[in-house]
Amino acid sequence: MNEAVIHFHPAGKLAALVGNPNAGKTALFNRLTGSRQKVANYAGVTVERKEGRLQLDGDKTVRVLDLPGTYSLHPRSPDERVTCDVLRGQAVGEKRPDLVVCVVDATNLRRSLRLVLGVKRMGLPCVVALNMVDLAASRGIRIDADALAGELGVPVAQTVAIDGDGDAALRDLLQRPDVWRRPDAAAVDAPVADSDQPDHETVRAILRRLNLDHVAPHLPSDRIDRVVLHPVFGPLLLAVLLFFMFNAVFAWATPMMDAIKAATGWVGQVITGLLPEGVLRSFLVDGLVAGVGGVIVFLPQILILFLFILVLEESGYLPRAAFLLDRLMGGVGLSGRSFIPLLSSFACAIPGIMATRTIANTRDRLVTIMIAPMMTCSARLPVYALLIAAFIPQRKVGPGLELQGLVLFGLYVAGVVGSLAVAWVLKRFAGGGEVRALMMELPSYHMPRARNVLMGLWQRAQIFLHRVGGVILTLTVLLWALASFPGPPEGATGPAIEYSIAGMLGKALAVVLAPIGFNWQISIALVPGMAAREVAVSALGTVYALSGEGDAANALTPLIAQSWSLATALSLLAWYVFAPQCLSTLATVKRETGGWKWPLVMAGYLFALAYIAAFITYRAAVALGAG
Ligand SMILES: Nc1nc2c(ncn2[C@@H]2O[C@H](COP(=O)(O)OP(=O)(O)OP(=O)(O)O)[C@@H](O)[C@H]2O)c(=O)[nH]1
Ligand SMILES: [Mg+2]
Repeated sequence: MNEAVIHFHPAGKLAALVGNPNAGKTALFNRLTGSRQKVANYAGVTVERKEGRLQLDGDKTVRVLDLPGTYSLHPRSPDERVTCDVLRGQAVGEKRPDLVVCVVDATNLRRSLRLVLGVKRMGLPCVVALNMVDLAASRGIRIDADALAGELGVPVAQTVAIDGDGDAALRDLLQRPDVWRRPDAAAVDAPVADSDQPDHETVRAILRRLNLDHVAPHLPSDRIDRVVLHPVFGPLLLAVLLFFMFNAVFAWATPMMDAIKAATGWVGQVITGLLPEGVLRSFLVDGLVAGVGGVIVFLPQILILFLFILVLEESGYLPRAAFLLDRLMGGVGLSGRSFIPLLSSFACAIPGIMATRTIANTRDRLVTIMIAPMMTCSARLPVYALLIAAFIPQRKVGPGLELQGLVLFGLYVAGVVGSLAVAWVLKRFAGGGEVRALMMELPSYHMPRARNVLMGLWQRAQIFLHRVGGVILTLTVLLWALASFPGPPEGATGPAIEYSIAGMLGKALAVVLAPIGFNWQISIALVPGMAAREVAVSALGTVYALSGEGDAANALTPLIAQSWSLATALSLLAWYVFAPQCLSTLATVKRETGGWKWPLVMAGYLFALAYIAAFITYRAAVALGAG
C-alpha cells in the first residue's frame, strides 16, 4: 500500500528482528517501539517489513524493523524472501541492518537455534532475544542464558514480549556499544565452528551441553487437540463454533443497535425542527443522517464478529481449523495453507490477499488471491444485515438459534462454496499440479489476553469509523448532490430525485438490472458501493430519504421491507455474495500479481457470477411466488 513512497535512509542505527514464525517478534517490536502491529498465535502473521523507533537512554534512537518469520535463510515463500533480502542488504529502499536481533522461542530451541547459526554466519552483529521464557518456565524448561550465550558466542537477553517490562533486558543489551560492533572475520564462526558438522548436529550438541536435549511435551495443548483435531468431533466443533459466531452477530447486537438508531433518529428530528426546509436541511437530514447514520448502526455487529475472530486468532485455534479443512480444500486443489488468508478475508480481502504471501506455491497463491474477495468481508455485513432485518422474520428456530443468524450463516457459506467451486475450475484450467501435504505448525494454545482483544476491537472500531468519516461520508455527500441536482422541471409530478443526474443514471442502469429484479433505487446504490460496499446502505438511505418515501432517516429497514419484493431482496443478497470487490481490493491484486491482467479477470468473472447468481435467485423466487 505505502511501498511506493521514496525511501531515504535516515541517519541512525538499524536493528532487524529475525526469527521463526510465531516466536513473538512482533510482540517484542510493539513493546520496543510502542507500535501496534498485529500479533496473533499462528505462523505467518507478519508478511511485510514494518519499521518503528526505539528510544534508548541519552536521546539515542534506533530504527527497528519487524520482519516476517522464516524457518531458514533459503526463502520458499514471498514473505520469507522479504526477511532474507533485508539480511543480505538486497531489500529495495533499505540498508543492511547494523544489528540482527534473533528472536528465539524458548520453548522450541532446537529449531530456533539453527536460524541463529545461519544469521551469525552472515557476519552481521547479532544478539539473541530468548523470548517466551515464561511459557518455557511453566513447562519446566530452564535455560541458562549465560551458558547459551557462551555456546553461541553472542549476547543473550531473556524476554517476555507480552509483559510490561518484559523487554528490559533486551533494551539494556541494545544500549551497549559493543554489541553493535561488527565481529571480525575470524570470530564470525567461533566458537561453534569447531567442525564441519551440519547445523542441526551443532544445535543438538549445544542442547546436550546445556542439558536441554529432552523434548518437553506440552500436555494441556495435546489434551485439547485430542478433541479439537478429532476426525469427527473436530469438524463438528468447528461448524458449531462458526454458527454460534454468526448467531451472536444478530443475537447480541440488538440493544446497542437500537440505541444508535434512536440517537441518529433523534439527531435527524432535532435538525428537522431547527432548520427551515431547504437545501441545507436536505443535505443534513437526507444526506448525512440518513446516509452515514444508516451505516454507523452496524458497528456493534462488526465488533461482535471481530471479537470472535480476535479470540480465535489469539488462542491458537486457527492453524487447527486449517488442518481440519485441509482435506476439504484438497478436494478443490488447494491446501490448508490457503485457509488463513481466506479467513483473514472475512475481515477484509486486502489483508487476506497480503497474507497469501505465506504460500510458497505460486499457482496456489494466485488461485487463493482470485477467490479471496468471495469471502464475505466485514463491509458486506451492513448490506446483509439490512436486508435480513427487513425480510427475514425474527424467529427462534431452536434453543438459542435465530432464523436471522441462520440466514447470515448461509450467506457466508454461499460465499465459501462459490469460492471453492471457482478454485476448482481455476485449478483445472490453470493446470492444477499436485497438492502437497500440509506442513503447518500448531502453536500451543494461549489464553487470549483481554487487553489484546480489547485493543484489537478498539482498532477495528477506529478503522470502521474512519471509513465512515472518510470514504463513506464523501461518497454519501457526492451521491446526495447527484441525487438532488438538477432540481425537477416546472410542473413535475414525481419526486425530485427522479429528475436528478443520479435518478437518470439509476434508470438507465435499471434497464440492465431489471432482469435480476433491481429497481432504479438499488441501481443507483450499487455504483458508489463499488468503492466501499457499506456505501450501498448509506446510498439507499439517501435515495429513499430524497424520494420522500416515508422516514428513511430513521427507518430504512421497514421502508425497504414495504417497497421491495422478497425476490428482489434475495436477488440483491445473491448479488452481494459475489459482488465485484471494491476498488482498493483490485488495486491490491494488481500490486500483488504485478499487473492489470488478474485484477481485470477477477472483476470480470465476479461481475458475471454476481449477475448469474442474482438472475437465478430472482427468477426462482418469482416462480415460487415471492415476486
Ligand atoms: N506467553 C508468551 N506469549 C508470547 C510471548 N511473546 C509473544 N507471545 C504470543 O505469541 C504469539 C505470537 O506472537 P507474534 O508477535 O505475532 O509472533 P511473530 O514472531 O511476530 O510471528 P509471525 O509474524 O507470524 O512471524 C502471540 O499470541 C503472542 O501474544 C511471550 O514472551 N510469552
Ligand atoms: Mg509478526
